[in-house]
Amino acid sequence: MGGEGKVYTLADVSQHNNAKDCWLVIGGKVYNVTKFVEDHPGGEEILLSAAGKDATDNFEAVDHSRTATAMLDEFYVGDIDTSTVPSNTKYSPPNQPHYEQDKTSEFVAKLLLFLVPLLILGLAFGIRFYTKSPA
Ligand code: HEM
Repeated sequence: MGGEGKVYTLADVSQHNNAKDCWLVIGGKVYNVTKFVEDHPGGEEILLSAAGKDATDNFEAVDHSRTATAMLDEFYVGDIDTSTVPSNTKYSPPNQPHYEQDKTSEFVAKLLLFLVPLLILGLAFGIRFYTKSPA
């Protein structure tokens, strides 16, 4: 925890969104890549398309080399306030109501599985009781 790492909001980062002033977020860290834009092996355009944004997914999707990842260090300016980043990577559980519907029908099926043999047993006893008495 040095004094160097400032914490920026995504709104701060989004101000630096052009070729002359280009910041982006990768893995929770803020990078000032202004000097690198022209030199990016993958092209200036694509890097600029991620300017001022959280580029974590974009960066990872390309499967950048170790060399590329190591280069990040020299552009580091601070950390992102994660509460300002939309959680598009967060997992949202699948359709809750649907899930519960499935559960109820499952429960009914289990209840029937339990009740049907009981009913048969009851019937068997009933028949036995009735067929015995006249004898
Ligand atoms: C500061 C951040 C970045 C650095 C230091 C960086 C560095 C590099 C380097 C060194 C390469 C050459 C290939 C390699 O070594 O993996 C490369 C290729 C590439 N980069 Fe980046 N990159 C950065 C961000 C991005 C972002 C945000 C995107 C997408 C929006 C991107 C898209 C690409 C593409 C498409 C290639 C070409 C891959 C290919 O030719 O197969 N890069 N980058």
